[in-house]
Amino acid sequence: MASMADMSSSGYSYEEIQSIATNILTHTKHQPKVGIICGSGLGGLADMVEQHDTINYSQIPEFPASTVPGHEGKLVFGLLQGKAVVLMRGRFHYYEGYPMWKVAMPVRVMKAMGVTTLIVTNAAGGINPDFNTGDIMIIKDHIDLPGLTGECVLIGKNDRRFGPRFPATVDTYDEELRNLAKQISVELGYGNIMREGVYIMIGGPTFETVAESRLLRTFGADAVGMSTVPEAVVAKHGGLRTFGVSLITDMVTLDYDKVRNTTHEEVLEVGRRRAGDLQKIVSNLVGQMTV
Ligand SMILES: O=P(O)(O)O[C@@H]1C[C@H](O)[C@@H](CO)O1
Ligand code: HPA
Repeated sequence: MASMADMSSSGYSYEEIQSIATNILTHTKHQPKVGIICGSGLGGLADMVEQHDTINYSQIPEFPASTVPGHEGKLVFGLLQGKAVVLMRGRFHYYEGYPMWKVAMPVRVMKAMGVTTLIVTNAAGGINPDFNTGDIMIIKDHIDLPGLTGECVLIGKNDRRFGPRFPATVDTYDEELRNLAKQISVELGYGNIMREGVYIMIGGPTFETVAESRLLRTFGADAVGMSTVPEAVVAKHGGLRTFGVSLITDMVTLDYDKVRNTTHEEVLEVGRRRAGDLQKIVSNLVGQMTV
């Protein structure tokens, strides 16, 4: 794999991605059409997968390692509501020290395995003052803050086989899937906690200062997190249909008189309490979507 050392490039070559995908598929009988990336504390969705085959990231040559609590580092293949899926129980983050392309590289591997729809989940801080901890936000759009400041995941040489040099990103999050998810949420009785909004990615690992949270609000963001955008951009680049959803695990501080510290433990704890609701929505979405 000649280009592995070339960290300034767009990452693994097309041939390398195909080879990683082929290797992974030797570990499973399933041919996934839907790929799901689980956010912090949200990996429990994998427990709903039937006839599963589980592969540790450490078993896959050239796959990064998960280093964050709440991200187990496993690929789970199987059937979710009768549909063939692959779940990443653990994602990679830029703040772990991985270059952006490596953070999103599993999306290219998923596409090479035959995935046509990507579902991304995450834990996020609520910025919109109308939100509450425990709400679930369908991602309507995103702000790629690292991308806007020069760290776009697609920086580097472009191989046309992955996608165009200048991809449009206006409709990154599929409208039909968003509408279906809203309908399902209401049917399941979650209409009162269901939101839709704009997710903004920061590099992390620091949680925001009050001044930063205020700035993000003026940008038009409803929720803030440290992931998802590179994966969604690579999916859009590669022509995948994408659905994104955030669990609001804490509310950012917009008021100097009400300063409180967010912690990763708190993020995981809210995940533990609300992950079941998110899992029901996502599994029903997978069950009802056309693939
Ligand atoms: O993987 P996600 O985006 O769900 O993880 C969030 C952002 C940070 O990694 C971590 C902060 O608690 O949770
Ligand atoms: N900020 C950034 N990322 C997060 C947050 C937050 O408040 N909560 C969960 N992930």
